[in-house]
Amino acid sequence: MNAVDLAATRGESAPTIKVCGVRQLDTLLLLTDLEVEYAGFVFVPGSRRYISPAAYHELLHAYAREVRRREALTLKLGLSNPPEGGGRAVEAAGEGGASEEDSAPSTKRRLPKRVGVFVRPSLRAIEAVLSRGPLGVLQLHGVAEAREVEDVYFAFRIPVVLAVGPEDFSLVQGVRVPLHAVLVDSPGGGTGRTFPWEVLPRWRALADALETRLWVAGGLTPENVGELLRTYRPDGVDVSSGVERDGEKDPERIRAFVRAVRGGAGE
Ligand SMILES: O=C(O)c1ccccc1N[C@@H]1O[C@H](COP(=O)(O)O)[C@@H](O)[C@H]1O
Repeated sequence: MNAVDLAATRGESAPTIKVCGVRQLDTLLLLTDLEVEYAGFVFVPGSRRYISPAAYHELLHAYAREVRRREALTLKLGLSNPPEGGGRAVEAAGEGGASEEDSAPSTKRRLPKRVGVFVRPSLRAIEAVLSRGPLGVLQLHGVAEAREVEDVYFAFRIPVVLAVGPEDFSLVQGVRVPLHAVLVDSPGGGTGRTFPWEVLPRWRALADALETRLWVAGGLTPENVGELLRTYRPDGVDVSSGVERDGEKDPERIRAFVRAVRGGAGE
């Protein structure tokens, strides 16, 4: 991994944010507008946040259409500040094979990097998603052996986030390919439950030894993420349940989470 890129997101700067379980256009537009770095899409059949490859494809197209509509409106009205919601330009996500629909006429805001979330996927399952829309990062849950990570890495050459339980040290120690991040999460994934954060200094040491980022998930909320950041300083935070209301992504909770991470300077 490029040392400069890594330093930019390890300790020395504000932690990155990933909002996971995106299924609606409005959520994706809001994340773009808030300049959230990562948007997660759960390709896990059976999850209530599941998005099919076809629905993912349609969502990306709907996003591109909406960005173009807002750009056109902006030009027509001669606005210097176009309406909120992603219209102020999006540039290609870059990695994982950017598609035409990533691009917008001007390029100030950036579509969050798209993270595909999988539980022990076959290569074919990942390929099925990639054939419908690009992903910038592959997030793997439920991995039992390091070799599974290596197979995915060499098959697609897309950065991998390895999601692990709080005690899965030996699994991560065995991985021989570069990781975009190690994501420490409560067992199960998407549970809305925290784990004992006291284990995080050990994970920090391991992430540093592997020259990768340390991300934390599991029951994060706008209310508790500040304490996590002050005490353990991970490089990234990942949230799903904590920004939902009645099972759907809630714009106000997403805004509150971003504010809590960026100390009020994020909007
Ligand atoms: O969200 C899911 O349904 C899911 C299913 C299977 C594996 C991972 C899943 N989500 C991941 O869980 C964390 C966040 O969870 P939460 O904030 O505790 O709800 C995040 O990494 C999601 O990608």
